[in-house]
Amino acid sequence: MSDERRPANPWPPVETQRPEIHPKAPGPGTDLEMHYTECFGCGDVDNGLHIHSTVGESGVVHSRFPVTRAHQGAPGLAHGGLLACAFDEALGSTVGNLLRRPAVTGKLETDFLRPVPVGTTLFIAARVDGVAGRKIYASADGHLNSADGPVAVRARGLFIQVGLEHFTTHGDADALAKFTQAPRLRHDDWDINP
Ligand SMILES: CCCCCCCCCCCC(=O)SCCNC(=O)CCNC(=O)[C@H](O)C(C)(C)COP(=O)(O)OP(=O)(O)OC[C@H]1O[C@@H](n2cnc3c(N)ncnc32)[C@H](O)[C@@H]1OP(=O)(O)O
Repeated sequence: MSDERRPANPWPPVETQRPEIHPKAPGPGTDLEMHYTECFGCGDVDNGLHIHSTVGESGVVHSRFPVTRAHQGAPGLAHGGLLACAFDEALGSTVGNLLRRPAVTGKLETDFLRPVPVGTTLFIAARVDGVAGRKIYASADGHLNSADGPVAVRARGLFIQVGLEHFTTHGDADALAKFTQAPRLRHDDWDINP
């Protein structure tokens, strides 16, 4: 089904406020560091997605996902689940970096519009669309091989702001400590009161 024929559900699905870019958010032109070296999306992980992101203008974050043979589902084509993963990373990074509010994915929906072959790079443009309390709505388009290439995948995500205790309670406290010791991720640079 072509993109035009897909049902258009309202987005965001609830009334929202315009997102406020955090005063300490990285500015346009900033190449974002991996947020965590062990992250499957952006970290230094064998056969990970190795996504690199740069802050663009007007609240858009541009991410690049180089699709390799390690990312196949059907022969020669990217696995849909890994494409969804790439969007989770791109959207989560956009929310985290621009709003500096710790948040986790509550819901992620993807439209797969064209196949994404091995050897291509998916150029993902992501933005925060609105905020309703702890709920943060974000969306992204994934273009084949260039920022203005044909759109192959679209995604919409709901991120829920959490306190840092979410990660110490459910995750690895030592890993969180490493994460927040990076100078760029200091606690006082975050809006941590959900
Ligand atoms: C620089 C650094 C960069 C950092 C860059 C980071 C990039 C990382 C990218 C990867 C991110 C991930 O994969 S995160 C990992 C995957 N996600 C998770 O593990 C999350 C697992 N789920 C949970 O822990 C929980 O369900 C929570 C925290 C999401 C929500 O639980 P809660 O805190 O009890 O809150 P709860 O009341 O349930 O929900 C709050 C509000 O959200 C709504 N809500 C919650 N879930 C949904 C849902 N699926 N669909 C619709 N609505 C939902 C509720 O109705 C409610 O609305 P209302 O009643 O207020 O109206």
